[in-house]
Amino acid sequence: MADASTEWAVQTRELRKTYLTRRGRRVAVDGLDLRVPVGGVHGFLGPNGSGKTTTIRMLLGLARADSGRMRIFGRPVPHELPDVVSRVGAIVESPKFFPSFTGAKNLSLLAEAIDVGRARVETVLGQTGLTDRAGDRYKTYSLGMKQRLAIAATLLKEPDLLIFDEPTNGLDPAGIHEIRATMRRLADEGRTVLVSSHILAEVEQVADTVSIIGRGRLLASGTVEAIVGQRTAAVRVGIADPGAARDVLTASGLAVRDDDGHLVVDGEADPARITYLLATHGLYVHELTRVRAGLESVFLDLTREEHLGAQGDVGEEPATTAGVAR
Ligand SMILES: Nc1ncnc2c1ncn2[C@@H]1O[C@H](COP(=O)(O)OP(=O)(O)OP(=O)(O)O)[C@@H](O)[C@H]1O
Repeated sequence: MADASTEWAVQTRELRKTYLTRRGRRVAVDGLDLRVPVGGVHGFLGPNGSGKTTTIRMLLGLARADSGRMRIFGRPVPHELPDVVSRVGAIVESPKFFPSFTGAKNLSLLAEAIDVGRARVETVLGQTGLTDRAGDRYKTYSLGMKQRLAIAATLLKEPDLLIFDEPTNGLDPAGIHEIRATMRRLADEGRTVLVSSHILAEVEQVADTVSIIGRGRLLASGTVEAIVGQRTAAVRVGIADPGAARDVLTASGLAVRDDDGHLVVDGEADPARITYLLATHGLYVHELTRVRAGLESVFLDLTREEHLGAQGDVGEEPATTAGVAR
């Protein structure tokens, strides 16, 4: 049970990790403050290389932080990891199963190895929707079923916190849907699911809360609505001469972009001001709509720098500064 003072399943403070590379030190996690509430699905989102896997590996004691603090259910880790590890189930890399054994047999072997009663095998197969295929050999499973078997394995010891690193990687839409449904079910049972992804759409629908990171730093955190709500809406303008309209609006200091023959004015654009500005230049709009930013556009916006930087490896420091960890 979580004690009353533990409102966070996972908490990191000023977490930092650098890797030593041939080109210097690469900053993978750069002062990350992460807070994952107890209960529900928490999406841990960021572009490729933003530090998600490194963070998860540090939480699980698989990599050592340079500095900073981490807690799982209020207990400092890695120091007290042995005390909380039984409450945590994680898939960080593809688990190894025996290809010629059935799903049920693979799970039974694991249950035995971690001293869990055989009865749990039936339960976890049911929880992941694999009961019907439990008697089939692992090698005949689809990718989605293999991933669900991996989730089933993590459930054997009834963890309160599940950590899944990019669980939908390589899955087709049906497989992604199955994993999402499985995560939802686990959260509805009162567990906490921390799921990382670089593809927002894959977790947006299932996540109760999200943290968006870029270059190892927290960029935004909270409910999807709160994050989207903080960003101002845009105004979409339909007009016969978009080129002339763009010049007028840009000259007035507004941020304008093209969107499929329309113009979109980003930021705190007042529709009345747009109409007025254009009309005074003899330009008349035939359509004016307020558009709310979606999480997708907020995500892209927040992480834009990182996408640009990805080509230039901006996370590198000269080889003389921070300490190195393995
Ligand atoms: N063992 C390592 N040695 C050197 N650099 C590493 C190592 N592991 C990760 N990195 C670098 O650290 C940064 C963060 O990588 P990490 O794998 O944590 O990101 P990620 O957000 O999980 O990305 P992805 O979505 O691609 O899995 C990247 O620049 C990566 O190249």
